[in-house]
Amino acid sequence: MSSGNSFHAVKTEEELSLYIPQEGLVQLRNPHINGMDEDVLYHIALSNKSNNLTEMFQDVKFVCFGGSPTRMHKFAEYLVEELKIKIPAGLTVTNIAHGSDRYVLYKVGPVISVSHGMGIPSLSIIFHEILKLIHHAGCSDVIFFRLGTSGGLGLEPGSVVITEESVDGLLRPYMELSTLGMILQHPSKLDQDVARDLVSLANSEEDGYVTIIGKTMCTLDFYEGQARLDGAFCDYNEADKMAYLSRVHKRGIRNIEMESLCFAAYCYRAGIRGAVVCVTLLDRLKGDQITTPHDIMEEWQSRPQKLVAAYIKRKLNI
Ligand SMILES: O=P(O)(O)O[C@@H]1C[C@H](O)[C@@H](CO)O1
Ligand SMILES: O=c1cc[nH]c(=O)[nH]1
Repeated sequence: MSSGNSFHAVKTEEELSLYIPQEGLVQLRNPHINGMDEDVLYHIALSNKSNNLTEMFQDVKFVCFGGSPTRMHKFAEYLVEELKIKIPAGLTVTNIAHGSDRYVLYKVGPVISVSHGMGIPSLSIIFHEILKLIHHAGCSDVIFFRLGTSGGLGLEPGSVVITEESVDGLLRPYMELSTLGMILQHPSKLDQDVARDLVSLANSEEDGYVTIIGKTMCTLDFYEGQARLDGAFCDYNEADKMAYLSRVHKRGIRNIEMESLCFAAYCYRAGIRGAVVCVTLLDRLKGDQITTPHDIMEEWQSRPQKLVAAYIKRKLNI
């Protein structure tokens, strides 16, 4: 790390050159973990001493994250059908993280479906614990996905955006994290091959909606951070909002959400191949409020799930 002044540090070229995709076993870039007697994964109520993580998770090849616990439960149930996994009649998938009420975590064959809550701080915590979980379990060659919702820019609501690159509200392609009194910048690059493979599985004519690759803006807030006029506070007018969103759109940003920057930065830092697939719930160039009926919204939210399930099936030759 090189520190230009006492509050700001950027990664050196040498440090960045370590960020190559990992082949084989999932490694942690933290020398302290392997020296610990026990590692408690507090927010998912698991530990490498109290649970046989190898027996429980070693076959995991895909981890799918999404904001809402209900969505990730439904995705797990959908995977049971799609991957033709046998579970005893009358039973449903079990929340393995039931000892904590922070997140839900399901395992369906080689897939983990886990909720991440809203925003970067919540995503960051579960990302750390999932990465440690699959490391302790001895997993290899794992791919991560975020299946989410977003506000679109210039797209028909219900369109699906696969993130090419994630940028912050200032359009910078890295996540800033305050560490030891300094601001560290973590580049937010995503795996372009996974994005291309995903988009090749979509067929706009058959699907009835478009699936595109585009840049995603990730903000720290849903209201002012995303230039909405309908929050409890607002110090700008409609013209200011439209000038900002038009500028963002001209820079290739196709959707706005609240987790992709951290997800991309941590995947890159961990050497894990990752993709972000989000449906758009509205066109932010036309409005702020989300008024679509619940049943339509449910169907829209299943679109990233269908695409990622198709990718997983292709990889598993199902
Ligand atoms: O994956 P989800 O749908 O939870 O992500 C977006 C970004 C925020 O967390 C949330 C705001 O409504 O939706
Ligand atoms: O406008 C939107 C919709 C979903 N999620 C967001 O972060 N923004």
